[in-house]
Amino acid sequence: MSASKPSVAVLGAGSWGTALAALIARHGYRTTLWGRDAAGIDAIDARHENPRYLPGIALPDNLRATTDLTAALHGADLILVVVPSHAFTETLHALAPLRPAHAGVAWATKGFEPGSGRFLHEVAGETLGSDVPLAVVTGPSFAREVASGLPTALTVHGDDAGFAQSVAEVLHGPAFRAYTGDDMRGAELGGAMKNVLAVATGVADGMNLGLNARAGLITRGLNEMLRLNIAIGGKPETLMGLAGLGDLVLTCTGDLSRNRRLGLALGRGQAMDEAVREIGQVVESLQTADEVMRLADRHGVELPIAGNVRDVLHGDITPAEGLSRLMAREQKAEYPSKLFG
Ligand SMILES: NC(=O)C1=CN([C@@H]2O[C@H](COP(=O)(O)OP(=O)(O)OC[C@H]3O[C@@H](n4cnc5c(N)ncnc54)[C@H](OP(=O)(O)O)[C@@H]3O)[C@@H](O)[C@H]2O)C=CC1
Ligand SMILES: O=C(CO)COP(=O)(O)O
Repeated sequence: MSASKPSVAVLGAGSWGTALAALIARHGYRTTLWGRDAAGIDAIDARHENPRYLPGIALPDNLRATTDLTAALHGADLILVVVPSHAFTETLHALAPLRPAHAGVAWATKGFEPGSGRFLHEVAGETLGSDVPLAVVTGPSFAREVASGLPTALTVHGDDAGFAQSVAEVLHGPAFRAYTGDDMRGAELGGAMKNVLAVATGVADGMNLGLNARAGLITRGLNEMLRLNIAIGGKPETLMGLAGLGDLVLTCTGDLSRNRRLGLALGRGQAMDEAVREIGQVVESLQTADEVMRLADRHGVELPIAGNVRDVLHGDITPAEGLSRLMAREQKAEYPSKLFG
């Protein structure tokens, strides 16, 4: 990145892209937000509001927004991709030929490439080439709270420590703590899996199973995350931090979570189509549950909670059947094998 204050292009003008772009613009960086919906982009650029995704929140006057990807990327020192996982690969392909040669690429998308199950850092590395600095931005962070200036902590993981640090510096500010790490695999796994597990606690709460059930699901869900993480070669501490436990607790307990809200609706007996329509925003678990289970199967790791969520989301079992299946599992040691070193 250049020695002066870097210019930032944020790609994806939904709730999280808008919130991160607003945060960065408030920190005094030249920030351009790119989105595909002309009316929404006009409202952000001219009226300083994103009426569809963050209604009622005033965005900074210095935040620019455009539907022109070439213009958004022109002169960018840092590119931050914040589209849903199903749009990640096409967005990477679109930005690749337009990326200024020195610009590193970070993303705040949570999930895997749907269909192939590739980690997003694998998609980015294969699309952009191995010499482009990459980083993933993840952790417990509801867009509406960040856009409103409420205190938040998250983490930036990358193989290139200098690039991860420079991304963290752009995000870090009076109401925002950005930490760094070097474990993209673990960080991406945590962000993806917590969305699936949030559906489980949502279902339990929708069925009025009580607070004990919620705490049990969060803790055994963390155990599932830790076990799969070890199998894929992530670092255990990554998932005990913001990218794992932190985001798991937030999403499993906070009603701002779209994944938790889907679970709540299903647990109350609402139909899937209607619940998804009412939420009206991306619900990443709908793609991610399949990919998490395929990854677990490839590594021979059993994930009872995530597996039942996948089956509920497919309509193969009811929430009540999922509960029965979990409760009927055999008694065993809490930690049958050693998890940490
Ligand atoms: N919201 C949050 O609190 C957080 C979200 N995340 C992650 O951020 C990612 C983005 O989610 P979020 O912003 O919340 O989603 P939203 O549902 O709020 O917005 C989705 C955005 O993506 C755009 N989009 C969809 N498909 C494409 C495409 N093919 N090309 C370009 N743009 C597209 C939509 O455009 P259009 O309106 O035109 O359809 C919309 O602007 C997800 O992976 C999510 O898990 C991570 C942390 C926090
Ligand atoms: O990732 C998030 C918070 O960290 C947002 O969660 P939802 O996608 O479930 O709303």
